[in-house]
Amino acid sequence: MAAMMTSEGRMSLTGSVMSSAGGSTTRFTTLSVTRPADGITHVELNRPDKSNAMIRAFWSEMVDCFNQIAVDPRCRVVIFSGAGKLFSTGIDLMDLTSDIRQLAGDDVARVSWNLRRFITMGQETFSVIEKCPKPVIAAVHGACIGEGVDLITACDIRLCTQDAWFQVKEVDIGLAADVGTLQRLPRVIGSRSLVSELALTARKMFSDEAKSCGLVSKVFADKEAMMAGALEMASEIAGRSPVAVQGTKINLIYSRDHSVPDSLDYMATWNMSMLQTHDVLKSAQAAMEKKSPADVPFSNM
Ligand SMILES: CCC/C=C/C=C/C(=O)SCCNC(=O)CCNC(=O)[C@H](O)C(C)(C)COP(=O)(O)OP(=O)(O)OC[C@H]1O[C@@H](n2cnc3c(N)ncnc32)[C@H](O)[C@@H]1OP(=O)(O)O
Repeated sequence: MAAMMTSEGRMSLTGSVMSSAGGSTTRFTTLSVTRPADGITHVELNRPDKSNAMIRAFWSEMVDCFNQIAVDPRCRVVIFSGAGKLFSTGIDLMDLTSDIRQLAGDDVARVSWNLRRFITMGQETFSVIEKCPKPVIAAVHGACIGEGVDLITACDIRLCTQDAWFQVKEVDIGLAADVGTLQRLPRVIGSRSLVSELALTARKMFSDEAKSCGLVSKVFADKEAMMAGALEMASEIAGRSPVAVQGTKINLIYSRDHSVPDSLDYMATWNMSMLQTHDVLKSAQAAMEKKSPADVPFSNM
C-alpha cells in the first residue's frame, strides 16, 4: 500500500483507505485514517460540512476501522479527532428519525427485537475502541455532543482545547442515552452527582470544568497546540514496549469492571506469560544504562 505526504505534511495511508495486516483494504466515507509518524494512527471524523454528525455508515466503519487497528502490528497508539470547526454534534438527527421510522416487524415483539439490534449495533460502534488493545487518545475541539460523548468516554485519554464543550444531550431529543455515556461517564469522572446533573439537564460543560472533574487530562490553547500535544503524547507511548502498553490498557479496563482481588488474579495470569517477553530484559538493561525506553528497539506486536 502506498504511503504519501498530505498537503499538511502528514504521512497518509492513501487518504481514507486503511490496510489491515493481511493487506485487504477498506474505504471509509466518514473517517479519515492517516499515519502521522511511526507507530501512530490518526483517525479523524470526516464529515466537517455536517459538523461530523454520525450517520449509520459511521457505525460500521468504526467497527471495521478499530478491528483493523487492533490487529495492525504497525499501530501502537491511536489519536482520534474531528475535522472542521468542531469535534462532533453526535448522532445525525435526520438518520435517527428515519432509522426509527423504518424499523421492520409486523408486531411489537418484532419491532422491539429489531430496535434492540439497532441499539446494540450503536453500542458496538464505541465498544470497539475499548476492545482495541492499542491506547486511544481523544482530542476534542469545539462541540462534543451526544454520541460524541459516548465516543470519547470509550477512549483511554482525553485532551481538549480551551474552546471545547461537552453535552450529554440525549434527554433533549427525548431519549435516555443508550450507547455508552451512562455506563462509562460515571467511571470516568467519579462524581455520580455531576454525571446525573449533566445527563438529566443536558447542560453544557466547558473545558475548565471538564479538566477539574477529570473528563479531560489536559487543556490546550487551540487545536494546533492540542494536536501537537497529542502527537507528542502518542510518540511517548509508541516508543515504549507494546507488550507493556497493551497489557496496561487491557488490565486497566479489566480492573475498572471487576473487584480488586479478581483484577489481581487476572493480572497475575496475564503477566505469567507477558513477563517472559524480551522487552523486560531490554528495558531493564536500558534503565541501568540510563537510556530512555524510546532508545530501545521493541518489535511490533
Ligand atoms: C441507538 C442510537 C441512539 C443514539 C442517540 C444519540 C443521541 C445524540 O447524539 S443526541 C445529540 C444530537 N445532536 C444535537 O442535538 C446537535 C444538533 N446540532 C446543533 O445544535 C448545532 O449544529 C450546533 C449548535 C452544535 C452548531 O450550530 P452551527 O450553527 O455552528 O452549525 P449548524 O449550521 O447547525 O451545522 C452545520 C451543518 O451540520 C448539520 N448538522 C449539525 N449537527 C447535526 C446533527 N446532529 N445531525 C444532522 N445534521 C447536523 C447542520 O444541519 C448543518 O448542515 P447544513 O444545513 O446542510 O449546512
